Amino acid sequence: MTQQQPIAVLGGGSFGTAFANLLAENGQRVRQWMRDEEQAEAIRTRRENPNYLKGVRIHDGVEPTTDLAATLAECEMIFVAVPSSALRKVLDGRSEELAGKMLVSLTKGIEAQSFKLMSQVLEEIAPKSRIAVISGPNLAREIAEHELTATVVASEDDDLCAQVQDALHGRTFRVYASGDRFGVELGGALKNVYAIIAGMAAALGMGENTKGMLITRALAEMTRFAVQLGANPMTFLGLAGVGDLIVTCSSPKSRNYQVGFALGEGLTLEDAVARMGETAEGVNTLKVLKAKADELQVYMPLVAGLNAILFGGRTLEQVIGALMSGEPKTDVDFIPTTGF
Ligand SMILES: NC(=O)C1=CN([C@@H]2O[C@H](COP(=O)(O)OP(=O)(O)OC[C@H]3O[C@@H](n4cnc5c(N)ncnc54)[C@H](O)[C@@H]3O)[C@@H](O)[C@H]2O)C=CC1
Ligand SMILES: O=C(CO)COP(=O)(O)O
Repeated sequence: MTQQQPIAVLGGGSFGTAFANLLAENGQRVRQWMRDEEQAEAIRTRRENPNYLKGVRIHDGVEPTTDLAATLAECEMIFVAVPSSALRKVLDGRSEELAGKMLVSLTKGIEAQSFKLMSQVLEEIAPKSRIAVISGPNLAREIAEHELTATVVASEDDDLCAQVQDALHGRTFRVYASGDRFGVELGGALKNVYAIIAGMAAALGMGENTKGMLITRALAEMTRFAVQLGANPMTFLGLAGVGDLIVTCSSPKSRNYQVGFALGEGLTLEDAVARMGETAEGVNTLKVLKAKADELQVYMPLVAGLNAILFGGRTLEQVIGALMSGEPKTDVDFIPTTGF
């Protein structure tokens, strides 16, 4: 890849916009693909995304476009930042256009019917491409506002990881590499569910002890689930596991946390999602995760509790009562001592 060749970012939302700017600030020429021509034109003329990350200036090196075929033809490295519900629709049928390209998923979700992570969907759509994922404690606005940030790029393809690190490393953004694509990606998808619970707890004025308990038991639960699927539990101790869990469960800037907060204030799920107005992957992830946990018989009381509140007609008080009076358990029981 030469400095001259543009890099593509697919998605006109907050994360696509933050990543497009990050790349451009590093001297890359960027094609940011979005479906809405009005939005693209507004970015072209005003150098600001009219719908996301208001107040953030879009770098001159970012060229907004609605021509997906031209974008894919022109770029070798392609970052995908559309919501999980849209990813397959956006790229399906483009296998030949994507052959040999470097595809990097930024999307943190799970496909509903297949339980596939987004890089697995990409693999299916574009089997001849090189695939990586990025995940970590990465609130879009903080990246855009140059808060010091770290992330993880994960792929079995070491050269691809190195090229992504090279493209993204900058004064305020640091990229660690990992060979555990599945674990890194799973961590990013699962933590969204617990951020909803953390937002609810915050709205109810729960204490700091509660927050510590919640985050730690969430880590236990997601790691237990991941181990059952064959992931390396050590990955959950890294940026894409506990790092992302902490930021998303602590920050009112997280959209999943915002949905939880609104639920805690008494809004219905529909109203909470509508009030927030952006993507909150945790809602859909919760549904597929609950079904998968039941199928695999993995003990996930937090997931079951949130599911009972949102879709089972239980009250928060009933669920908290059940969680606190559950049978006594061992603290760290989710990391096998051998095999990894
Ligand atoms: N915003 C953040 O801080 C972070 C977001 N992510 C992940 O990035 C992904 C994208 O999220 P955001 O950009 O934050 O969402 P967003 O809600 O800010 O924007 C979503 C964008 O996708 C577009 N879109 C929706 N359906 C589409 C379709 N069928 N075709 C083309 N475009 C479509 C929307 O028009 C919008 O521009 C999510 O999976 C999220 O979990 C990951 C890390 C941080
Ligand atoms: O993934 C994120 C931070 O790492 C963003 O979280 P939200 O999608 O909840 O805003």
